[in-house]
Amino acid sequence: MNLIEHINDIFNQSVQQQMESLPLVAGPIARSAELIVLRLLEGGKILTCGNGGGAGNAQHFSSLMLNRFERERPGLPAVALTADSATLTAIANDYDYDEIFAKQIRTLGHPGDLLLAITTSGNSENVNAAIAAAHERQMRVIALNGRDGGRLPGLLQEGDEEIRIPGESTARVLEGQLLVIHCLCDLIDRQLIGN
Ligand SMILES: O=C(CO)[C@@H](O)[C@H](O)[C@H](O)[C@H](O)COP(=O)(O)O
Ligand SMILES: [Zn+2]
Repeated sequence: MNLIEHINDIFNQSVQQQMESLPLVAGPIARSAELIVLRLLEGGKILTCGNGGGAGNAQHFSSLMLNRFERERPGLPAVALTADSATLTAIANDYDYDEIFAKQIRTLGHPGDLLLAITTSGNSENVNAAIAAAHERQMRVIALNGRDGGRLPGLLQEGDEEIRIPGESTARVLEGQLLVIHCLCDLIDRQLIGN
């Protein structure tokens, strides 16, 4: 196997996938960034969740909010629901793995907060249960989704946003989702602190 050739293929696939996604996601990203800023200015916070690489992306987003992105600004309120292993293991052990985010949302979520739900398949039951729990708490949802969307789009309500990176590879979708997260952070900062 020619490893350099294979690396070349992976880079090409990633760049091509991201460029193909652009016309599909630009509008939803812009609307999502506006929704986030509106909710933050009204005193809301952002809860994030996802599994595996999606959990990493959820924590990446919340850390860029709580700390900062590329420029100086005060921290912004965001909580990654993936980060507290004591809580996650207790909920999974006492109830069900599908409940790990939903139970936290029913406790921490308030009307005016937002859920950033991250999945590449749209079929992760714990993420879909999180969306239902957010709606119970009158929260709006931004779904960072992938592939053919899975079951997730059927759960969204008016006022929610879906940003969907198409494609067959979970890894490539995750890479596109990280780019979306950086776009959101850039647009949030531009609206809050200018160009
Ligand atoms: O990072 C990767 C694959 O690149 C994996 O850890 C991947 O995130 C996991 O298989 C997740 O459980 C997939 O969940 P989802 O994106 O379908 O909701
Ligand atoms: Zn991965």
